[in-house]
Amino acid sequence: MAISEERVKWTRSELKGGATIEETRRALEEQGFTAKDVKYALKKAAPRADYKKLAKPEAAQAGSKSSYLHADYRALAEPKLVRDAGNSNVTTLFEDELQLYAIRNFLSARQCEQLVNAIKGDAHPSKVDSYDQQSDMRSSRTCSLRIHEHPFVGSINTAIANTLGLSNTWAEVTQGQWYEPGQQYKPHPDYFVPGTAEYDRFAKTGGQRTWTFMIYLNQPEAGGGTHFLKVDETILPEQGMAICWNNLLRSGAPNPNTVHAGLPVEAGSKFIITKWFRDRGTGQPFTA
Ligand SMILES: O=C(O)CCC(=O)C(=O)O
Ligand SMILES: [Fe+2]
Repeated sequence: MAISEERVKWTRSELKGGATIEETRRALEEQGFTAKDVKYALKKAAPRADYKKLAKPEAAQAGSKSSYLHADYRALAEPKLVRDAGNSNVTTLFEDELQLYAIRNFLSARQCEQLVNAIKGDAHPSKVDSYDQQSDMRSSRTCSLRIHEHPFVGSINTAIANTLGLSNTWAEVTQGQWYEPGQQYKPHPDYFVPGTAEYDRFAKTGGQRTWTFMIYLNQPEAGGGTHFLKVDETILPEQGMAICWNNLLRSGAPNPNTVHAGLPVEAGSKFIITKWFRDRGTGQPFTA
């Protein structure tokens, strides 16, 4: 499937806004486009001379110098959502021991249903095979909601970025999760634990996880709350409600008070999407 014209327009506006070819290439790749689609979008969006000049390896390297910088952790603790929390539809659940916020009706019922269908793989039944049946820790099924397969996810990603105030080019591909009765995600932190193989594998290259932005797409009949162990708070799923938290402290160190669990679903199904932001990325880290 060819990359959409909308994405070519986006690519053009990124380049016009001063992003380098290399930064834009990485941003598109992070969003899940194939190398072929990325090349097509860049070729269409960049004036021919620029593309030829800038696509040269040495120019690409010069361009990427500004990329993959570590975040300013203090600024990361005060993104737009936090700064505006007092006069917006954001509910502050905790701010001292952990920064945890909720936003009711972040997505409409229609958007939630569209996402549930995408997760179920109705649109792409063959993709069901790529769902992992997870380990003992996480028994739900997960999938990546790539925008070239599900273009409507693009506007949801934009809404997340604009609400939180962090750029999608500093985030992972949106993940969908589907739990059935008995399934759960046992207590865990979302950050990569320093000293573990996982930390070496993910955090050292793509960066540590910063904010988690999670949206409940439905309300299971029973169970399935999200439990924050340290503050002993369980958030009950509500269709369209987003919750988000900062996994790091102002120092940039992981905040152990963010450890949480997806409690077992007791009846019905539970669907969520999650977007994890990182402390490294391309382009501007903040949207506002
Ligand atoms: O299902 C939940 O409520 C929590 C999910 C979660 O913690 C995760 O995906 O990291
Ligand atoms: Fe989690």
